[in-house]
Formats: sequence, C-alpha cells, structure tokens
Amino acid sequence: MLNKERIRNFCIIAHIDHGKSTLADRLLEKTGTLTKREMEEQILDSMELERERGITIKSQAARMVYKAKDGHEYTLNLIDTPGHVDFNYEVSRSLAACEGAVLVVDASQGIQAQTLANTYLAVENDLEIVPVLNKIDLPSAEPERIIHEIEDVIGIEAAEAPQISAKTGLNIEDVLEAVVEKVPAPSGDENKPLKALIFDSSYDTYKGVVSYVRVMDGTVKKGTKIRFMASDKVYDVVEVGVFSPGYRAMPELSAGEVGYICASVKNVADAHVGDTITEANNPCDESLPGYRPAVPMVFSGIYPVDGAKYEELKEALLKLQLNDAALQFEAETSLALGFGFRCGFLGLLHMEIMQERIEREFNIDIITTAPSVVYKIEKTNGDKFELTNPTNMPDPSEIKRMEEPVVKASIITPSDFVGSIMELCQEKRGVFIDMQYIEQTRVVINYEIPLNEIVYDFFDNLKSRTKGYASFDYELKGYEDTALVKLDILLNKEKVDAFSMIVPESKAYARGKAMAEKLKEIIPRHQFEIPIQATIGAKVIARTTVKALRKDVLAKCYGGDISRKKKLLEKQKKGKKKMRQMGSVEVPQEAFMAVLKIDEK
Ligand SMILES: Nc1nc2c(ncn2[C@@H]2O[C@H](COP(=O)(O)OP(=O)(O)OP(=O)(O)O)[C@@H](O)[C@H]2O)c(=O)[nH]1
Repeated sequence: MLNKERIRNFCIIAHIDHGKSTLADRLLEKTGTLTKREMEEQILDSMELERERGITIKSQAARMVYKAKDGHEYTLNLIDTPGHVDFNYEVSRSLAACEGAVLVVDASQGIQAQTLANTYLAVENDLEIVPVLNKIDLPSAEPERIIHEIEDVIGIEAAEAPQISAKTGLNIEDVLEAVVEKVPAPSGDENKPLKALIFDSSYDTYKGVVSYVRVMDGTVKKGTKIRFMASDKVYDVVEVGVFSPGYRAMPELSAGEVGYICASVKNVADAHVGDTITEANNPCDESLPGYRPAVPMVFSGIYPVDGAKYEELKEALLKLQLNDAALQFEAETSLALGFGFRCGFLGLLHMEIMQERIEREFNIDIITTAPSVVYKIEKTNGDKFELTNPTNMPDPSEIKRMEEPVVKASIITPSDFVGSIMELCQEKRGVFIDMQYIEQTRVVINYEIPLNEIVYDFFDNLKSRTKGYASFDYELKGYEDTALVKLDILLNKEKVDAFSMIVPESKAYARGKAMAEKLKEIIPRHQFEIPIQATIGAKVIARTTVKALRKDVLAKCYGGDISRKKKLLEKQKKGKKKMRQMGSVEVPQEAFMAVLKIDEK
C-alpha cells in the first residue's frame, strides 16, 4: 500500500487555450511517465476531434512518480478536466477527486471567464489552488501585471507562482515542486468501509465500462462485491488498476488513491459520473455529496440524409452513448425529414461534437434541426409537461403558463467593448446584474439571459463584436415565466416541421421575416415558383418567393468539351445528394442550420 503522505491528487484548470494540455504533457515527460516520442500525440487530448479543435472534451487521468527536492518519491495523480462550460458537472466531479488544482493563467492574456468559473468550482470543492503563469516565452507576456491580477481578483498569493513556458519546457520542475509542497496529502481511512467517487468513465471493448475513481475510504480489489449507490446495482470487481497513463492492473486501490475499476458493467448509465461505489456487504453510511444525473439542456433532431441509413444512425448513437451517459436520444418522425432521433445534449458544444463524430467516425451524412432548449408548459386543463421539440407546442389557447431556462452569464472584456456587449445582451432579452472592473481596462459584466437566446448565435455575435477579445461563461440559473410562440415555415404552401422554432412573441415578426429572406437565398430556383411563408398559427407574418427558372447546366458548355460536361454532371449529382425533398421542393441540407445564423435587423 502506498504511503498516503507521499500522494498528491491534483488537476489542472485553465481558460481554454491557456496551455493546460501542453503543461500536462510536459509534466508526464519531466517525470519520465512518457517519452518525448510517445508525447508526439498529445496523450491527454487523445480524441481526434479534440486535437483538431484544440480543446479537452473528456477528462482523463495519469499517474506519475516524481522524486522531489526533499529526496522523497511522490506519486502524483493528475486528473485532466474538460475545458468547457457544457461539461461543468464533469469538471466539478473531477475536482472533487483532488486535493489541489494547478491554475494555469496565460501570462499574456490574464484572467478570463473560464479561469474564474473554474477557480470558483475549485474553491467550492475546498481545493488548494496553485497558480502558474504560462507562456512567459511570449514577448507579450506580462507576468508582474498578471500576478497582481490573480492576487486582486482571485485573492490568492501569486508572487511565488512558477513562471513557465509549457511550450519550451522552461521551469516545469517548479510546478512539480509546488504541487508537492502546496497540495495536501489525501486524508481518508483504509480501514473504513469502501467509499469511492466515480469522476469519469469510459467504455472499453474488452473490459466493458471502466469507472475512473478516487478512493476516499477503504480498499477495493479483484473479487470485491461493489454497489453503485445511485443506480443501486451490484457487481463483482474483475480488475483494478492505475493510469500510467494507459490501464495498468494493480493488486488493490486504497484510500487516497486514484485509479480504475472494471466490474463487467455493460452500460455506462449504471456507473454514472458522480456516483459513489461502496462494498455491497459492508457499505459506507452515506454516499458522497454532489451527485446529480446528467441533464440535457439542448435538444435537436438528427436525421440520416439517406433514409436507408436509419439503423446505422441508431447503432452510431448507441455506440456514442456507451462512452457518454449525458447523450440522450429517442426515435422521432418528422413529416419533412422522415425517421430520425430527438437527441439531448449538455450544451451547444456537446451537440456539435456529437454531430461531427457521427459524420466522421461512422460516416453517416446527417441533417440536424435547429437546437431547442427545454420549456416547461402548463396547459389550461392542468397538464404539465416539458417541451423539447417545437412541433409539439400546443395551440396558444391551450397554454396557461410557459417557462423557459435562464442562465447567469458572465463576460470578461476589455472595457472598450462594454457598450457593444450591453447592447447585444439587451437585444438578447438579457437582464443586467452588475459590472466590476478587474483592472483599469478590463471588466466582468454579469447578465441573466434566456438560454434560448444563447443557443441562437450569441457566442459568434459576441466574438465578432469584440474582435475575439471577450470571454464568456454561463451556468443555469433556473426557469422563468415567459411569452413565446411557435413560428412555422411553409414552402410552397406546405409546412416544413423541421423548420419550426419557438421564439419570443416580441421577436416573432423580425425572425419570421429574416428566416423567409434567408431561405430565399438558400433554396435554389426550381422549374416553378416557390412561395416561402412564415406563420404564427394561421397568420402569415412574412412572405418571399423563389422565382422559377429553367436551368440546364449543360447549356453552358458550348458543345464539345466532354470532360467538362462530365464534371458538371458529377457536380450536380453531388449537389443533389445534399438536397432534401420537401413535397415538391428541394431544400439544401445546410438550410436547417443556416436559419440559426440570420440577422434579425
Ligand atoms: N508560446 C507559447 N505557447 C503555448 C505555451 N503553452 C501552450 N501554448 C500554445 O497554446 C495553445 C493552447 O494550448 P493547449 O495546451 O492546447 O491549451 P488548453 O488549455 O489545453 O486548451 P483546452 O484543452 O481546450 O482547455 C497551443 O497552440 C499551444 O501550443 C507556452 O508556454 N508558450
């Protein structure tokens, strides 16, 4: 059994792009856990999509051995945390598995929205915070200024903070020393009944569900009969081990240690992140606090472009779900799009990632409908339900009350952009809460904004208005009363259900008009005229028309050039594949998402 005094469990928290993954790599390299060659692929960011987007999606863990300057050997467990607000719950569970957090701040950029959000989460979990200034190799780095910023805004001592370059490897050892010195050793009692926190899980073809755990009390080994306390399922442990960083089997894991447990669990839903594992025959008194099931916040329809791929799409979703208990889906049919699935996601990024994975990893072309949040509706007959699909919106006369989710948004920005940001938030039905200066030229602005508006192009808008300088973070505040209506689109007099969306009454006209204009641009001319109408109930609120056109692509190729002719036909065929037949009208696939990017003014 390891000497608990020589264990340090920590995570790295940072704003996106401040260098968390690069630092993690350097730590693994410095401690000889991985060689430079193995490092070539960023191990902790292993998913292809993660690498491309340069963000951490799934958290992982690694165990390192470090000989400190005090002459002792320490076991350092690094738990990587996802770097995006969609995964805040997963972040909070990863933090709950640690005693300390290395807070990486880009010395050229300073504190950003997610620096604060993650720091608050770490403080809530009673973690010791170890500040580190990264990217000091950059000419624009201003370590002195950032030290003051950290001290003023976060209120922790930062003068001694390691000043490093994760990129060049400068002063990495200082980080390891700071972890050893500052992060407390884990407490916990191996003689008490088993109590282990699941902070992540993954699905392995051979091992089944692998639960990533932090053992709080007790010991677990092969053969232990364990109970997952939230799902109340009992299993026999088949293997326990540590992350080195691949799976390495060990005889046992005991209080204070971080590792994995395999118990032939077939379904990730039985081993939820945040659940407590205990011994079935000798259970602990109570489960660890903070567990909650993953609640999807954003829903969208996913349909195969080729209807024959429905079963394949279902298989793909089932496979993705094995690794991701937060992904929900159920079959749905759309008059316009045929058979598909209504899918629930933690947020927009989660949604985009899943959509991309379906297309890339499973090679299925899909059409996705505009995302919708979850509304709570009370009908005049007393029925209450949650609306996740705009098509199911009852007639306005049947609605007594309607509530929508509202988030607390905090935006950090150079003060020059304050006016423009407030204008944006106001347009998005935001309610101003407060504004604080973090230094002379930068402010934090807090607003409450309906999630429906965030889903609707908020982030891109914020970025373009602030030239990318503002950072943004949000958390769910709760539900509030609201007045919303369903906006429908009719193509050639036929309603296309996949275009229906719920919009604030006050914005319905502007949005209807903008959508009709946008679709006019996107829908190609046909042999006949296509009226596009936006309606609320029976009322037409906007109308445009796609003019008729007789289009013969070959007419352009003045006779002879056969290869050019072929190419054109090929191109046309390809274009066709991405079209969707709506009654008599062909609609390009992109139309279903493009309606999100419209300008209302
Ligand atoms: N110049 C310089 N660039 C760095 C340094 N550390 C990281 N970078 C670069 O900054 C970018 C972001 O680094 P990442 O490590 O991927 O950032 P991250 O914080 O892990 O991002 P998420 O995983 O999305 O949270 C990459 O292009 C790195 O090469 C550094 O010390 N100096």
